[in-house]
Amino acid sequence: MDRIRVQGGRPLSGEIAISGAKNACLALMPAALLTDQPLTLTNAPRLADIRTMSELLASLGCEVAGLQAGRVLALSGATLDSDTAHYDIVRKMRASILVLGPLLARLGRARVSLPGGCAIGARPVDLHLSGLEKMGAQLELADGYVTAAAPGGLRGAVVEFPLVSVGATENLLMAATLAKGTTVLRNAAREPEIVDLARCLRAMGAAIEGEGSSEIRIEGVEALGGATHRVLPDRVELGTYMIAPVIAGGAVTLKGGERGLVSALADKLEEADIAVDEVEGGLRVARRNGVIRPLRVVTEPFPGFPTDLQAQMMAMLTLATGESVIEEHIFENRFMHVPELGRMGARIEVHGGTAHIHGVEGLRGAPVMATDLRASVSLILAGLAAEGETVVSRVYHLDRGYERVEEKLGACGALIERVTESD
Ligand SMILES: CC(=O)N[C@H]1[C@@H](OP(=O)(O)OP(=O)(O)OC[C@H]2O[C@@H](n3ccc(=O)[nH]c3=O)[C@H](O)[C@@H]2O)O[C@H](CO)[C@@H](O)[C@@H]1O
Ligand SMILES: C=C(OP(=O)(O)O)C(=O)O
Repeated sequence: MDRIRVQGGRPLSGEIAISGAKNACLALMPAALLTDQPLTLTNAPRLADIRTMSELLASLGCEVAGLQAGRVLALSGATLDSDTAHYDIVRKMRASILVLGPLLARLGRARVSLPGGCAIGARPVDLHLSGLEKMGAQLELADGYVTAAAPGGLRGAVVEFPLVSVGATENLLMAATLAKGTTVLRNAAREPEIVDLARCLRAMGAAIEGEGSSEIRIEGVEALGGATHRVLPDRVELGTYMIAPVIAGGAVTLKGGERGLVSALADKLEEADIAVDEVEGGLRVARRNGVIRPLRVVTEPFPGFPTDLQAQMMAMLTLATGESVIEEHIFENRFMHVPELGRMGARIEVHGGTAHIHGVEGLRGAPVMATDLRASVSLILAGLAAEGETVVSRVYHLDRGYERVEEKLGACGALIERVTESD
């Protein structure tokens, strides 16, 4: 099993190119199920999760080709011949549930394994299911699968989400494009990935208004066509690499980075006395006066501070000049990095969903274990600042969401390598 080894204490300097967004691409790919015409996605990231979604679409009969080494995904739902998303694939990745709405809209039926919870929380899919029911689907849960039928097609409906869900908004947005009549999604997620999906669907012929606001209106159409769409930059990868030079010292330019994708993070970094400058083609980040000021951070749906950057922010705040507080409001169990950071000398107390981080002078390298995707990268970031060697094991979590992390950081002067060992 691969590990990542980091020798800390080297400031970073240089440029990091930001890849296409994993979470956008995972929602865009199932859109191919809505049409028998080809959907081409450019700027796709080369990640384990994207391969899993490709495998899932192929298992449904879609043609999936990764041209230019996977950067361009050529998808075709013309050969769609199955309505069943099997547990063997769905269990690998929760985003698999995003095939439910498109399958139901196109075929009038779908059978999709229920994704389980995961390390960060229970993560139910009740809002996806109740929304589809409102659109006329009949649902049955048995043997770990949801079986859905809408023999006469889905109907437009007003769906008011009791809480903001990115995945439920995406599933219903896709389903509504082919429903009869108008669907209104209220308290919809406003994440940039939703906007990207709506733009792609519109290019395919869908009639959508309001994406990026909390009310999205969709007029169903008879059929969608093909399109070519460029996946937007990954704001979580961008945010992660913005934090890297703050922790390690130095200055890094994030090529393709846009402030609007990470404004909550950029505002917090500035409050911590970090410079975030818009430069040609990207963003440049560096400490302003050598210190990191403590912060209070609360995770919230977009445009609030993203939960997917909470672990990385915590790694940074372990080195702040006082006590910081982080409140995790999205997932009930997203502090698994805390004991691992503690092994590196961080002083953090957790009470329920709130972490108190007492800044320390420095961190020490240690063997640590990745427990989920963003926790993994927070340990790598901490390793960049730590004295001595940090070895992060279980990096398969990291490979779900970060492309060539060791090359990207290595090119900026980090001493980081992937160690492949047979267990
Ligand atoms: C592939 C992808 O895009 N993943 C992102 C997506 O996950 P995902 O789409 O799974 O996250 P949601 O926005 O749906 O989840 C937000 C909260 O709503 C709860 N909930 C969700 C659906 C539901 O039916 N019932 C329910 O109670 C969840 O348990 C969670 O507490 O948004 C999260 C929140 O920004 C990010 O951390 C993930 O990286
Ligand atoms: C939680 C994440 O992904 P997923 O929703 O696929 O588990 C993430 O990208 O940080």
